[in-house]
Amino acid sequence: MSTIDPAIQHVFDEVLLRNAGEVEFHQATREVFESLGRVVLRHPQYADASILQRICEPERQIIFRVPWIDDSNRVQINRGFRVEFNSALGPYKGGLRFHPSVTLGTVKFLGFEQIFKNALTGMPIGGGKGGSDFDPKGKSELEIMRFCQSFMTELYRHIGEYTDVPAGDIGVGGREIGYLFGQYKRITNRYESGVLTGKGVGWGGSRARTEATGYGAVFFTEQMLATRGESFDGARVLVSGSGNVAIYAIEKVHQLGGVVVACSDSAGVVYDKDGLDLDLLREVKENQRGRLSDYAALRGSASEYRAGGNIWSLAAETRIDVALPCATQNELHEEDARVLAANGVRAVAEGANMPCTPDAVRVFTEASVLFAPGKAANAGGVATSALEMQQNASRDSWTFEHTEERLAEIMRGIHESCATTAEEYGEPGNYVLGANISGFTRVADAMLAQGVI
Ligand SMILES: NC(=O)C1=CN([C@@H]2O[C@H](COP(=O)(O)OP(=O)(O)OC[C@H]3O[C@@H](n4cnc5c(N)ncnc54)[C@H](O)[C@@H]3O)[C@@H](O)[C@H]2O)C=CC1
Ligand SMILES: O=C(O)CCC(=O)C(=O)O
Repeated sequence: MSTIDPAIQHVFDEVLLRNAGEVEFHQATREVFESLGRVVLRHPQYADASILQRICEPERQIIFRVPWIDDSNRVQINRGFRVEFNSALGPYKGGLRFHPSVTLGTVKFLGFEQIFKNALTGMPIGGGKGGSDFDPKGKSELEIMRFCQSFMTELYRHIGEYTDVPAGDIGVGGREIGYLFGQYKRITNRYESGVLTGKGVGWGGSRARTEATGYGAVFFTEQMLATRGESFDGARVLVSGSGNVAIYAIEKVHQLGGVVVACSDSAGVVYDKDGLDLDLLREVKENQRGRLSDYAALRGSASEYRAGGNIWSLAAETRIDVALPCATQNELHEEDARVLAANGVRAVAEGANMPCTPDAVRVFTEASVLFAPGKAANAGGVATSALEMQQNASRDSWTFEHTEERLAEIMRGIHESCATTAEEYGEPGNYVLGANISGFTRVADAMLAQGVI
C-alpha cells in the first residue's frame, strides 16, 4: 500500500490543517504526496525552495455571489468560484462545473489535479478550475442564460487570454460556453476568442474539442493495452456516465472494434447486452437533454434499465474487459474494484476526475489491472483546448482529422512519459506514480526557474 514518505509527511500534515474539511482536496493531494517522496530525495532543491508547500497553495481563490432572476421573477442566489492554482507553465486553464454539490473544496481538488494534468500535455498551460453550486437540471433555457450572464458579470474581471482561460466541465457544455462568451464580449467590448475554450466551431471553437476527452481516454487505454499485446478489438466495455466524456468514449471504443454494453446517469444504468445504440443515446442526451430511462424506453427490448443500479456489478454477470469511469468523483469503490478485478477486467482508465476511490485504486494495483489515473487518461480534453487557443491565436481553423491526429499524438506522448517515468522510479506499469512524478517535475522546474513568487 502506498504511504507518504516520512521526509514529506509534515508538509502534508500542514496541507490538512490549512484546508480543514476539504476532503476531496485532501484525497487528491494525498495521492500526489504518496508518489513524491523519492523525487524530493533525488532532487533536494525542491524541498529547499518549498515547492511542495507552494504547489498546494492556490495562487488566488475567488469566491463570488451570483444573483439571477428565475422564470417566476424570484431572485435566486448561487455561489461562484474560480481557483487560480498555478501559472508556472502558462495561463490558468481548466473547466467550470455547475452542479449543486460544488464547494470550494471540490474546485480546489479539481484545480490541483489540473496543474499536473496540464503539465503532462506538454502544452503551455497552468492549472485552474471554477464553477458554481447552481443546478442546471430542470432550469429553462432562459434561466440558464441569465445565470451564465450573471456568473460572467463577476468572472470577466479575473480572466483573459493571457491570464485565465475557463472551459466546460460537468453541467457546462457548448450552450453555456456560448452564453458566457457572449456576456464577456458584451462587457469588455472585445472579441477575445482565446478567453474561453469549448466554443462553437462556427465562432472560434476547435473541431474535435467536443470529442477530445472521451477519445483521448480511449487512446490512452489503447496504449496501455498494447503494452500487453492487447487491443479494443472485440473488447466488452463499461462506461459510466452518459455526458460529454462518456458519449465520446463510447464512440471511439466502437470505432476501434469494441462494444460498450452499459452506461449510467445519476438515476440508473442501461445494459444493452449486444451494445449501446450510440445514435439514439446522443439523440436523447445531447438533443433532447433527456434521461437514460428515456433512452431505454425508446430502445425497447434490446435494453434493460436498472433504476438506481450499480454499473460495475455487471462484471459479475457478463464478460467485461475494460472499465471507463466517466461520470464523477468517487463513483467506483473498493467493492466495485474487487468485482471488476475478480471477473477478469484487464484495464481501467479514469475518463472522469478521481472517479476511483484510493481503496479501489489499491485493489486494481494489487491485482495487476492496468490502471490510468484521470490526470493522464482524461488530459485529451484540456490538450485540445490548448489546440483551440493555438488556432485562435493564429486566426486558423484546422480540420477534424488534423486535430484528432494531434490529440492522438499528445495522448501517445502522455502515455510514454508516464510509462518511462514509472520505470525510471522502479515501478514499471504504475501509471499513477508516473503521471504524478512526470507532471510534478515539469511544474516544479518551472517554479524553481521563476523564483519565489
Ligand atoms: N468535459 C471535459 O472536457 C472533461 C471532463 N472531465 C471530467 O469528466 C467527468 C464527466 O464530465 P462531463 O462528461 O463533461 O460532464 P457532463 O455534465 O456532460 O456529464 C456528466 C454525466 O455524469 C452523470 N453522473 C453524474 N453523477 C453520476 C453518478 N453519481 N452516477 C452516474 N452518473 C452520474 C450525469 O448524469 C451525466 O450524464 C467529470 O469528472 C469531469 O470533471 C475531465 C476532463 C475533461
Ligand atoms: O478544457 C479545459 O480547459 C478544461 C478541461 C477540464 O476541466 C478538465 O480537464 O478537467
